[in-house]
Amino acid sequence: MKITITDVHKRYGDVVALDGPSFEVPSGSTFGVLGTNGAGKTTLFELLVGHDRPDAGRIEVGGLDVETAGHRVRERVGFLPEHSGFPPSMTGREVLSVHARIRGLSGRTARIAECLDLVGLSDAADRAVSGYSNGMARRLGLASVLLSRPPVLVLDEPTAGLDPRGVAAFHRLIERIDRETDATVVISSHVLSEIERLCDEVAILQDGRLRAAGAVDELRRSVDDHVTVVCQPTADRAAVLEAVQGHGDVTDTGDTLEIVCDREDAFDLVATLGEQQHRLDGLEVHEPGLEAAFHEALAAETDDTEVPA
Ligand SMILES: Nc1ncnc2c1ncn2[C@@H]1O[C@H](COP(=O)(O)OP(=O)(O)OP(=O)(O)O)[C@@H](O)[C@H]1O
Repeated sequence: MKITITDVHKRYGDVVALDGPSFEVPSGSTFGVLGTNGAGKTTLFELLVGHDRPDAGRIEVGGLDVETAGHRVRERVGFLPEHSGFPPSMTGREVLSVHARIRGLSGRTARIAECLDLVGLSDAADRAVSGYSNGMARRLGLASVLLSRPPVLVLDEPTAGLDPRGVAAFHRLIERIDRETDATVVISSHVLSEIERLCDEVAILQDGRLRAAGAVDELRRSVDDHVTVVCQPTADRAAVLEAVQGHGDVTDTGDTLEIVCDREDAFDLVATLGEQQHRLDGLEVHEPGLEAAFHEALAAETDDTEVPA
């Protein structure tokens, strides 16, 4: 289900939280919203799920205007806020039961069991929530969002505060949802590697304005179209070194040879290594990260606002 955000404005008193971002979230995609602290991510999500109204502009979910068709939009969107709490004495299963009743779901018992299984909480389902770790509580939150099979999931910093294992478990869960459902998933995060791993497309916000949007691959390439070929010669190191010279900037780390080159040159380089039948322990290709694109998008803002001398 496609989401369209058009020239959305929102102020809180003197604070401009959103200053006209426009972009589209393609149906069925996993979409990342990135930005520095205070960039407007949560504000955008609050408007998207109909918890608040924009001062101007329009947000549509599957062709429905959030302002005029709020109730129908809320049925389509599952929202996991940045902070969600549950009554501590209730068990995970009881929490989901309450949520399922509020939503008037049929076949509740089976659906609750399914969602508990999906988020890996079946074994802990009948324990009080007060004994849940942060990661378990976040997964319970996600289970409650998934109960009604919403076609759109909006997850505000879903992995904030989780330890590395909790983060990894949450990532696997999002990937599974991506594989097994048609849901459109919108995630905000400060962790660029997380967005890179999970998302097809991103929007980068700063001070309420859209700084860049598009496919992760395209944004990366727009900043840096080099790749790094890393190879590990087993024997005949000097010959391998000679073969890679001229194909880019070569760094000999002692263990590996790292060659930074244009994408096109990388084909020649790999072909050369193959033709000369060098024995290699490893050959990897590293692409530039999203981080460079993120910083470039933010730097554009700094340049705009610089006062000429
Ligand atoms: N209810 C509110 N009242 C007053 N100001 C607010 C309110 N909500 C947000 N703001 C302000 O609007 C701006 C955008 O805040 P928002 O929480 O949307 O940013 P964010 O990108 O989610 O930030 P973070 O990454 O720190 O969570 C900030 O300057 C914030 O202080």
